[in-house]
Amino acid sequence: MTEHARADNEGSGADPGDLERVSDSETETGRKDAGKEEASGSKTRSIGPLFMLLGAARKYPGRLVGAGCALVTTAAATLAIPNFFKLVIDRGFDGGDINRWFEYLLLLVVVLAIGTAFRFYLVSWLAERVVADLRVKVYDNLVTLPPSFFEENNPREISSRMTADTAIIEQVVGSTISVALRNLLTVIGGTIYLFILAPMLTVWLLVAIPIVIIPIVLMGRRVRNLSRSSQDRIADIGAMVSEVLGGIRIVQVFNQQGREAGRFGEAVERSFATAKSRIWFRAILTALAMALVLGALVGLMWRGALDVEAGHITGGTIAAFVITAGLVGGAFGALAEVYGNLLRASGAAQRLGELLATTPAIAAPARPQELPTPARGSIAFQNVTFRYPTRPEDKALNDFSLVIEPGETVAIVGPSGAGKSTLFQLIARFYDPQVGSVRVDGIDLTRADPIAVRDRLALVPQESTLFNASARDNLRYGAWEADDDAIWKAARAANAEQFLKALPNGLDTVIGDAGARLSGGQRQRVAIARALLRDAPILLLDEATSALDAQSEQLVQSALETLMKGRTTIVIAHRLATVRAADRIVVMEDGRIVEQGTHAELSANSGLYASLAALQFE
Ligand SMILES: Nc1ncnc2c1ncn2[C@@H]1O[C@H](COP(=O)(O)OP(=O)(O)OP(=O)(O)O)[C@@H](O)[C@H]1O
Repeated sequence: MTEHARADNEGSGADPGDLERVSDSETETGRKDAGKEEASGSKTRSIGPLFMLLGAARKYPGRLVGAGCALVTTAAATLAIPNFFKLVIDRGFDGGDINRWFEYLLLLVVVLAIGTAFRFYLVSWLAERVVADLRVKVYDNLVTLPPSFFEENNPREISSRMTADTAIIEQVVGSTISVALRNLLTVIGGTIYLFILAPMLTVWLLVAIPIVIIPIVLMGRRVRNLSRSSQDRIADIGAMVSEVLGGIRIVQVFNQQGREAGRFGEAVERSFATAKSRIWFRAILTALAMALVLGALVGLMWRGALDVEAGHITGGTIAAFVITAGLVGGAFGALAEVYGNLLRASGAAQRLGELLATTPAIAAPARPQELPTPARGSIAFQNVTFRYPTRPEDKALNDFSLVIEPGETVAIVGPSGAGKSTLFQLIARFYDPQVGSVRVDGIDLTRADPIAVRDRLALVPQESTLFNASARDNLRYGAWEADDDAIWKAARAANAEQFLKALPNGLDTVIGDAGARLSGGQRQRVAIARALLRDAPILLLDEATSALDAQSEQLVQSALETLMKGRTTIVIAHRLATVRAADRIVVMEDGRIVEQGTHAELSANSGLYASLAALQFE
C-alpha cells in the first residue's frame, strides 16, 4: 500500500463518507494478496502468527512506547473536540469568554496534528523496519537451502512471498494495527462520554450502530470479492503481455500478431465485464452507506432536537453527542473491517514463518569431519543409487561406483539423460544419495561441511549462469580477492580477453540480466574464466565448450588442458573430440557405467563408445 493510501486509511474517522473509504482501502489490500493466498492454499483463521511480528518489533522498544503514547494522545485529543463544542455552545454563547475556548481548541488542534504526525511516523517506521528485518532473515535462510527445495517450491512463488506477503504485513503493522487500536480507544472512550452526555440517547445509538454497520460490511465484502476477480482478470492481462512480448520473435516469425491482438482484446473485455459488476455494486453500496449513516445521524439529531426543545438537554450537548456518535460509528465500522485485514496479514506472516523455519536438508553435521590438507583431489562413488526427490520412481544413478585418483582427467560420455550431470550434483552435495556414499579426499560428504567441500571445487555448468553485475564481479565470483591482473590472465586463458576488452566500460560493464548482453559462447567463456580464477583442486566441466565454435573451442580446449595439469578433472562432453585427451573415458547409460578405458581401447571394442564415435567421426 502506498504512503498516500495508508495516510488515507489512517485518517478514517468521523466523516460519514468514511465507511465507503474504509471498505475501499480494504479492497486495495484484498487485491494485492488475493491471488497469492489462493495460490499457496494456506489460509489462516487465527491472528496468532501476528505475534511473530510483535516479537520483531520488540527490538525497537523506544519507538514502540513512543507510538503507543502518540496513539493514546491522539485518541484523547479527538474525543476532547466534541466536548469543546459543547462548552463553546453552552457557555461561550451565554456570556462566557468565547476567545478563551477557541484558544483551547486551537491548542487541541495543534496537539492532534503533531500527535498524528508522530503516530504516523513511528508506526510506519516500525512497519518498514520489521518488514526489512523479516525480508533479510527470510533471504538469509533461503540462500542456504539446497536446490531440491527450489524444485519442490517454485522460486517465483517464493519471490512473490518475499514481496507480496511482506507488503501485506507492512500495511498491517503500519496501518491496520494502529487503526484498530485507535478505533478501539475511540469506541470505548466515546461510548463512556456519550453515556455521560445523554444516557437514553446513547442506548438508542447502540441499537442503531449494528443496524447501520452490518449491511454495509456485508456488502463491502461482496464488493471486495468482485474486486479480487477484477484483479485476477488484470493479472491475466499482465501475464499475457509478458508472455507475448517475451516471445515476440516467435510471434512475428509465425505471423501471429493478429491472433495475439485478438486474444488480448478478449482478455481486456473480460476484465471490463468483471469491473462493470464491481462498480455497479460499489454504486449501490455508496447509496446504502450514505442513506443509512446520514439517515441515522438525522434521526439522532431529530430526537435530540426534541429533547432540547423540551428542555431535557442543552444545544451544546446535542452537538457534542452527534459529533461523538459519528466518531464512534466510524470506529465501529473500521473495527469490523480491519479484522479481515488482520487475518490476511496473519496468513502472510504464517507463510513467511514457514520459509524462516525451513532448515536446509543438506547441512554440516554437528561435528563435521575435516577434509585432509593439502587437498589431494580424489573422488570416489561407492555403490551409489540416487533418485531425484521430485522423481522418486526413476534411478538417476543405479549402483554406481567410480574412483578418480588425484590429478586424473576423466571424461564422462553417454546418451542424454544417462546421469552424467547428476554426478556433479552429488559431488557438489546438492543432494545426498539414498544408497552408497560419495567421498572427496576420502571423507564421506555427509560427514563433511558442504562449505569445505565446495571450497575444493570449480564448476563450469551446462548453462553458464551469470549475474546482473559487472563483468569483473561475474569473473571473480568464486575468488573475490582476485586483482585485475589475475582476472585478465584467466580471461586470456579462457579466450575471453578480446570481447571483454571491447565492452564499453571494460570490466565495469554490466553484462546484463543472466548475462543476456553476451552471446552464448561468450557467456560460456566467462564461466570458464570464472572457474579458472577459482583455482580449485577439483575441476568439473559440464559441456564447458558446447556453445563455442570450432576455432574458439580449440583455443579454450588448450587453455583447459593446461589448467587440468595437477588437478582432478571430470569432463562431461557430447563431442568426443574434446574427450580424446582424457586419461580415462567412462561411458554411462541409464545411471550405470557400461564401459571404461582410453579412447584407443574403447574404439577397438564394439561397445557404445565405438558406435558413438563412429556416428561422430564418419
Ligand atoms: N533436478 C532434477 N529433478 C528431477 N529429475 C532430474 C533432475 N535433473 C536430472 N533429472 C533426471 O535424471 C536423469 C539423469 O539426468 P542428468 O542430467 O544427469 O543426465 P545427463 O546424462 O547429464 O544428460 P544430458 O547429456 O542431456 O545433460 C534424467 O532422466 C533426468 O531427466
